[in-house]
Amino acid sequence: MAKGITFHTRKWVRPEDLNANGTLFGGSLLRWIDEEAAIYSIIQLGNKHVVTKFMSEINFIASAKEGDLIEMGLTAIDFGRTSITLRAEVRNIFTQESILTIEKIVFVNIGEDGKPEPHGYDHITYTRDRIPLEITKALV
Ligand SMILES: CCCCCCCCCCCCCCCC(=O)SCCNC(=O)CCNC(=O)[C@H](O)C(C)(C)COP(=O)(O)OP(=O)(O)OC[C@H]1O[C@@H](n2cnc3c(N)ncnc32)[C@H](O)[C@@H]1OP(=O)(O)O
Repeated sequence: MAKGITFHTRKWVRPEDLNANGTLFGGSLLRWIDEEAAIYSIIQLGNKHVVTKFMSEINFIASAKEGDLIEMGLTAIDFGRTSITLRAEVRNIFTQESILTIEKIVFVNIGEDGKPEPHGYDHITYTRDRIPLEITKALV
């Protein structure tokens, strides 16, 4: 089920992403999700210093094959004191068939000292309003 999830990134399954069976290599998929989830957490917490702390079990539901177009979706399901917990789903763009789900991915907000730091947020933002102004100014 994709309830509450926003699907952001689309990927084209290329030959270099395949395993020996000719289907999408799970390691490639996990690398894409970790990167996508880190960017999502950075936007939610307004801090580029976030680290992956925990991933729950990964359910590879169906395989994808060369040439398939897939999309990755994430949503925040919990805001802790220093952490944020996400749910991830990957699906085929055209058939909407689920390829993978991860019920919990936890990122921790890190301070300058490298230790967990409270982030102060308790709900999802759908804009870029938490990114520090000096960073957004540098982008325009
Ligand atoms: C601004 C815009 C800029 C844009 C431009 C920049 C773009 C630039 C992109 C770069 C993107 C980089 C993305 C890197 C993504 C990686 O690849 S990170 C690399 C892999 N991860 C790591 O190396 C982390 C290694 N672990 C650690 O360093 C330590 O465990 C940590 C994370 C500092 C936490 O330490 P700790 O002693 O466990 O801390 P603790 O206070 O006990 O727990 C902290 C929180 O984690 C939770 N937690 C702890 N253990 C667990 C567990 N097993 N399960 C669930 N939750 C747990 C706790 O409940 C707590 O949450 P809260 O209750 O505070 O909400």
